[in-house]
Amino acid sequence: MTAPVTAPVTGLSGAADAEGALRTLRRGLRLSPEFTAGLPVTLVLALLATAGRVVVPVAVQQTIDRGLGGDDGPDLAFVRLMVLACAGAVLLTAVCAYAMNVRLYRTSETGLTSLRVRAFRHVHDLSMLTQSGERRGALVSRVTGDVDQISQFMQYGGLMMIMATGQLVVATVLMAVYSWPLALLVWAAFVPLGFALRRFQRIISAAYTRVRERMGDLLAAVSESVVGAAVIRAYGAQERTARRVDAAVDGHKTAQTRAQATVALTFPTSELVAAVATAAVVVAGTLLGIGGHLSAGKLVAFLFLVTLFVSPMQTATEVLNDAQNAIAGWRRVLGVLDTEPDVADPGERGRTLPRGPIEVRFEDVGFAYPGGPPVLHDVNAVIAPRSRIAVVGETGSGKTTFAKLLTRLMDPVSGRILVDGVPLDEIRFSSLRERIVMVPQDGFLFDDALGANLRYGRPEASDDDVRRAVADLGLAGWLDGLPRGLDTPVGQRGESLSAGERQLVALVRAYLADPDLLVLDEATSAVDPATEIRIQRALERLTRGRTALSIAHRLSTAEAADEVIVFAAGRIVQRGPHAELAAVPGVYADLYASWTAQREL
Ligand SMILES: Nc1ncnc2c1ncn2[C@@H]1O[C@H](COP(=O)(O)OP(=O)(O)OP(=O)(O)O)[C@@H](O)[C@H]1O
Repeated sequence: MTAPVTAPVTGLSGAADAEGALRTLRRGLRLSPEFTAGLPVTLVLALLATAGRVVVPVAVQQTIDRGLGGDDGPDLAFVRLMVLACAGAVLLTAVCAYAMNVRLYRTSETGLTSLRVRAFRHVHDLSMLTQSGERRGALVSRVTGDVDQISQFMQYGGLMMIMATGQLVVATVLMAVYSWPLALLVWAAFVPLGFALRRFQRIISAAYTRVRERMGDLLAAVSESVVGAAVIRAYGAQERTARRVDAAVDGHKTAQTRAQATVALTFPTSELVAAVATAAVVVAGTLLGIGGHLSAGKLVAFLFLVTLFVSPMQTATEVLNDAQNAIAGWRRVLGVLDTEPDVADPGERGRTLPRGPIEVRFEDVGFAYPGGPPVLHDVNAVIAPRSRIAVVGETGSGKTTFAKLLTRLMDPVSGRILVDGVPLDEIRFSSLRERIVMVPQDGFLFDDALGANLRYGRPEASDDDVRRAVADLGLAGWLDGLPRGLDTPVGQRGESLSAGERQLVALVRAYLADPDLLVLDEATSAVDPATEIRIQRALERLTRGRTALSIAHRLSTAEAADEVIVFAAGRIVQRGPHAELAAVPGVYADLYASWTAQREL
């Protein structure tokens, strides 16, 4: 078994972390041009919707000053005109706001979908090495959670930002046109609020970071307690586990309450400032009016404008938070996309291998996991077509690493590997994956019917093809014994099947995929004798006529192989048929002796 990774061996690109918010936004938008497609029209609609809002204060001012208080007495025709203008403006605002919303949703959903797809594909392209370095959960959260944060901003925050900025600018300009001393007064009242809100926003952002951290703890505690339920029960640790989950729930609640309390503080503060500004405008405006510098209509319109000025300030905190989260999310998604796949598919430029038995050649191959010491040294080996090879060695001697290099899950640090004389990294992935199949120790089963799991490597295979494959491997008796045959549900990760049955599924899968080179990582889990015989028979038939390399944990596999390759401390130290190797003193004879002793226990 491969040693567990205790420290991240490699991280995803951190370059994106250092870059500024604007640069991230620019790069993000360049990468997903769908977000900005048709943006000018959306902006025009936003502008129209905003402009519609200021028509009402202007119309009110005109109605009071010209329609009612004009020099020639009330002018009802003018008042009617103003009322119509107001109605038209309200209608225009509604229609434009609707059209703008729809457009924004459409473009942002298209952009997000393609971003999600791109990030997901890229995660798949990253080698197993990068994936194990970065926690897999974190990768999933980049494709889901982080993209969702971008989505929230693009659909709500972005819109509010456009509208709020427009509203702020138009209200400011109009206020200055009506009375610049009053406009200065309003700004004087709001400048400190702007600073206060910025400060609040920083506190809120920090508080929500804490909420997210506590949420991570909570998810980890809950999922561990569910996944590890059997172990928890077996050791009677329910109480301890419940306490840990309770503490995590409590921690999340406290963080969330604190964050909400800070958010709650922003609204009354801006309400207060708005009230102070309004009062100041009323007093100063009345004085200006008495002095003949301001008409009643302008004063009333001014009060409307103060309201228009306040609401963008209030939403600013929220929007800034969204924007910050979105940029952080974008940065993390870009971090994934920036990570070069270290095992690259040569694609179109690559070569396709013709079908037929495969010859493998390792030439001076060396390998080290990133940041770690060399684990394979000067590995030279030729594996003849159709030969069945057992790879044996102490735990940690490099067997799995050797197999992963052969299947190109990673590339060697030095030397090269040739398949039928072609360097492995020049072969197209499609051809490589068709011809070389690795059967892992515990092949992953998807929560689906048995049939669907069996045909995983060849989805177009019919039920008859699958049954024939099962029969070819001598497993018809097993399939017939299952109550629902191919329709048997296997449960999550195949938990409705026994460990031995899961191995059988992996073998049928590989047989259906029909590769020319099989790399088998033999399971170590013990199975009952009847299943053991089934597995042995299936393996014998599966490997017949193909080049097959098995990481052998069972003595019988080594005995049955044409040749045994023995690894010790990352080197091939012995090679030959079992009988020959067992007869001379050495690593293999020692392994064989301990196997035999174990069998006799
Ligand atoms: N992902 C990894 N990151 C860092 N080091 C690793 C990683 N996987 C394996 N190693 C190290 O590489 C060496 C060879 O490991 P490998 O898994 O190839 O051994 P093995 O012979 O297959 O062992 P086992 O029989 O236990 O599966 C070990 O020292 C191991 O600790």
